[in-house]
Amino acid sequence: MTATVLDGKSTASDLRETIAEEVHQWLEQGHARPTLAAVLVGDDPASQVYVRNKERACEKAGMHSRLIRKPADTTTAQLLELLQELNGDPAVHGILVQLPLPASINTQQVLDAVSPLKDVDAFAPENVGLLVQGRPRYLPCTPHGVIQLLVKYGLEFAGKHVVIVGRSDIVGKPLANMMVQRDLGFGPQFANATVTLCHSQSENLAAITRTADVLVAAVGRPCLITADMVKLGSIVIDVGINRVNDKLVGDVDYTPVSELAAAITPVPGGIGPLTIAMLLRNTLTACQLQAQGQQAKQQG
Ligand SMILES: NC(=O)C1=CN([C@@H]2O[C@H](COP(=O)(O)OP(=O)(O)OC[C@H]3O[C@@H](n4cnc5c(N)ncnc54)[C@H](OP(=O)(O)O)[C@@H]3O)[C@@H](O)[C@H]2O)C=CC1
Ligand SMILES: Nc1nc(=O)c2c([nH]1)NC[C@@H]1CN(c3ccc(C(=O)N[C@@H](CCC(=O)O)C(=O)O)cc3)C=[N+]21
Ligand SMILES: [Mg+2]
Repeated sequence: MTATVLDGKSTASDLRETIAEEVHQWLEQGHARPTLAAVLVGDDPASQVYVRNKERACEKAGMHSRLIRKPADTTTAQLLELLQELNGDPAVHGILVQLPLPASINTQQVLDAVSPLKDVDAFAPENVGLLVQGRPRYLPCTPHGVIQLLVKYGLEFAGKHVVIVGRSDIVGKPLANMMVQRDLGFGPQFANATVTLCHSQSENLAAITRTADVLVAAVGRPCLITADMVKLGSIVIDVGINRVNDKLVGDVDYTPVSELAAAITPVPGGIGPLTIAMLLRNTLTACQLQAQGQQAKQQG
């Protein structure tokens, strides 16, 4: 079997076009231009690339993006002050604090300072809680991208065994929460999964992954998922982004696994571009939520 390659790049491009049209209509109605503020601390080269991609995508979709660069020796207190400013700035709708932050920074305290209304990563406890309860305000970008790609290719996963490797707050945990819901608005066939969430302490990882109908790798280790860990005919989603000899690779040993799987995402050109498209979606949503809030205040 040779897997269908799930084209994240073209799927993201289609989604971005739809979002750009919605932005256009939104502006025609006389509303503010949706604006994302991205805070980048330090000069990690990989982070720079992501942030630049996000900036370019925003402009192409008719949105503004403000990149706020801070030196690596910025203090937690200085970041808290910056976030207070961004929270209070009515021209800023979405705020993204690029992770990881330097080790000297209290990451939790900084993330907690982002207004939940502007929290386009959906990290805030209020937004996580709403998602877990099946009534999300923002869908987390990368998990949302994974589901959008499965929807695009008609790869239904209701009742299937989805195995996710990696339990981060940005990918694994929210994806598990989304896939197990009854319906998040994509239809019940793109929900209702039986989910297993694995991590570094999971025993018999290979035995578990071999039972996956849909296997998602979100670890950050090249070639962690080898062919012996994959069931014939399964769907393999590679979220990992690793730099090896100046090339981007995922967490999946791509060539041998693609001979077993029914469908597989490449790296690059898989989930990464979808993450950016869903960030644009959330920035538009943020702008709309804040316009509603303004209107309610004026009427109330
Ligand atoms: N494509 C995209 O848009 C995005 C890609 N990424 C990429 O995804 C990858 C994961 O990032 P992120 O989600 O932030 O994850 P983290 O780096 O925060 O966590 C990694 C997870 O993998 C688990 N893990 C580590 N080693 C093993 C192992 N040997 N077996 C099983 N599980 C293991 C860890 O377990 P434990 O919890 O026990 O430590 C942890 O849960 C990275 O490559 C990152 O660059 C991230 C975000 C977006
Ligand atoms: N607060 C926060 N939110 C994030 O969403 C976040 C973060 N911090 N920190 C880092 C990770 C990683 N991430 C990626 C986004 C896009 C690509 C992407 O566009 N990748 C392209 C190519 C990139 C390239 O060519 O360099 C691809 O895979 O094809 C990758 C990775 C978001 N992250
Ligand atoms: Mg820290």
